[in-house]
Amino acid sequence: MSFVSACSRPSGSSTGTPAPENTRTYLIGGNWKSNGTIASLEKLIGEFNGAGPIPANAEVVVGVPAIHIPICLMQLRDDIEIAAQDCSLTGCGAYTGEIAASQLKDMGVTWVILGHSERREGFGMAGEDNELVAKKTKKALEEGLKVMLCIGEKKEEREAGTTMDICAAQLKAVADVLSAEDWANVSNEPVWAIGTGLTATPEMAQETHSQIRQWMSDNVSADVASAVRIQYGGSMKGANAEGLLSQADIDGGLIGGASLTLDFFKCIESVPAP
Ligand SMILES: O=C(CO)COP(=O)(O)O
Repeated sequence: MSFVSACSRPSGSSTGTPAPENTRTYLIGGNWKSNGTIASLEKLIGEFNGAGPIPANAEVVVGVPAIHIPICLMQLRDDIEIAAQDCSLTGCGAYTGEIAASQLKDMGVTWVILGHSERREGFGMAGEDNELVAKKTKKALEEGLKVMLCIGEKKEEREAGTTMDICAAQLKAVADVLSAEDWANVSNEPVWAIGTGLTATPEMAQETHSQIRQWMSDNVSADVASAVRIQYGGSMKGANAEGLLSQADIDGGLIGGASLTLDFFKCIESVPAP
């Protein structure tokens, strides 16, 4: 029995209608990063539990700090799934400080965010390269977790016109180790837009997303390309979510700072009606 199934979580006010099949259900992710205390977490959970319904054509997930996973599993409304923000390449064993994908799954966690640019950068330590991100993605999928795989270019790479080269290299490393049926979600997160307030315009984001979808078509399969959900991340918030989410190839968001407030629900409310 998983930790979550042993606990009774409060029901959200979801409409409860399953999304129609063969359409891309929007994926709205929050990334709380390494933020929060017990007090701020309990306040935020209370606010989220009292917020409005989640549209039937949206799936909502929050990536919470590992130490807060048990509280969220017990207390957060049950129509918001919980993601870890990383997992190890290993199984259980003598790996001090690591958290295995199998342990997350056992706990009742259903998602993991992998390849985030902050982990690729390393914040002063050795960062994660494309191959490590690819191996972690494979391991997490094998253990039954769903993966929000983050890719994206840095400012100088965009200025040099190499955005799609960077995204393609990040995608190729993963495509080299996955089967076509493993692909479900990609999160395009231009590094220059993360935490800077510099959001890609809807047109800029759409251009990259359509190139990513084309890459998937050329290198994985046309079916996967049309089904894969491509989230946008980078200073997304209530005020700009509608413009981004109305683009043809933007299937959701991965929201950092704004997911630490009720503004997250403004993003959820901006999901286009089916
Ligand atoms: O890193 C992000 C999502 O993973 C985005 O962060 P911000 O929304 O704070 O720019």
